[in-house]
Amino acid sequence: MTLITNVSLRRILDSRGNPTVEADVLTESGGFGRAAAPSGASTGEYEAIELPPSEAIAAAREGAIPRLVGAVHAGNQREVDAALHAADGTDDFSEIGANSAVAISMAAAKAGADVLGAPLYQHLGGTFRGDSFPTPLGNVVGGGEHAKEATHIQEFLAAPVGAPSISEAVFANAAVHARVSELLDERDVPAAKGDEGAWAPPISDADAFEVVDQAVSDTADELGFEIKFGLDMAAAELYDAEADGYVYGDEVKSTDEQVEYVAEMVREYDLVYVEDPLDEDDYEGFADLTARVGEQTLICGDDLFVTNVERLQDGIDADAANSILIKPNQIGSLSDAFDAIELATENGYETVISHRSGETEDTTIAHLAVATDAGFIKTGTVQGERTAKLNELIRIADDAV
Ligand SMILES: O=C(O)[C@@H](CO)OP(=O)(O)O
Ligand SMILES: [Mg+2]
Repeated sequence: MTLITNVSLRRILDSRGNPTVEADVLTESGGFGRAAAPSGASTGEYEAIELPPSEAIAAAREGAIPRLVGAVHAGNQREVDAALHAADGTDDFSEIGANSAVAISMAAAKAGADVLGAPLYQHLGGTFRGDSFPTPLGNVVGGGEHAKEATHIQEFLAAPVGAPSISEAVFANAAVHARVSELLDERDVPAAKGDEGAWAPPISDADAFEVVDQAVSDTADELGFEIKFGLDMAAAELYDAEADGYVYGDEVKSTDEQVEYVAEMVREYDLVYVEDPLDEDDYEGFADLTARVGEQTLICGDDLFVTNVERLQDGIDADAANSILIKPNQIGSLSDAFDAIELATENGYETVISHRSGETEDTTIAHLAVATDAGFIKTGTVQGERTAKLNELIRIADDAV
């Protein structure tokens, strides 16, 4: 029933206006799935390779599609992803492109779900999934690679940890986003928005901590449940080997100073989450920080682990972190992302399913988060390509998908 009978690929727009790969998968009994690859700006050095979309499409048409059509079942995700790996033949999808691979992988999952007549999260997670929802991490202030002339820290993320429901959590993040705007107005700070829809004010990181802290506590008071915040420091982008440290404008922090700074911010602002606080090669620095504050907060590896089980295993062995960011396009297939989630969960690591800064209306990650009981999902706060995922979570909770 789920035998794949056709795969088509095309270039579509992503949220930055760049081209990306969209895949359609059709099955023998009329099942249909469509998915698109997202794209990063602060990409990790060890991510699977995204090819220019036209090249990725041409390579997948030649190498992958003939191995799928008439040969592989969309309902068997391992079989689909094994065929993609066999067609590619490398460790990093550099032949067919991780963008073609992940689009096909996700579209096949949707086609499989369509044939079964089940929502995607149930197809991926099993019939008993769907009762536990991730806490959405909402980017409310940002800079780094996502907005020039704004904060050095890439993302300040609202975390409505006390929200009674996913819907209230999603609206809480939007309320924090709105409150940040008012507070910036009061300070006469003009703010454009960055790639993910977060405010991108030309203020210092210290001022951003104050504004977000205030916005979070005002909103929590108003809504009557606990809201905290966290960070994605994207520190690989701050790290400069020549300067031998982390560059914050005119200031350079040594690794020890960076660890001290982050530990201090965790204590001062009761941060619930810190992603990529150190360079993507610095397992030792990560371990040092985790030993100091890992009891109080999540130390999450994004560029450090790149959703890759080998890098995650190195991190587990080194006690480098206590959580992992999961981005299917970093590794190129849903099966590989599931393997990373499984290894993380077995080792007591929290999982955080994540969007990219360049996104489409695709909602696969919302289903992936519910399917795998992820503790968190990072998928922005406002802007259509972000609200697509947030609204899908609300629909899943409402049994309306
Ligand atoms: O660093 C990150 O976590 C992501 C998403 O917020 O950014 P990008 O997609 O640019 O890598
Ligand atoms: Mg990150």
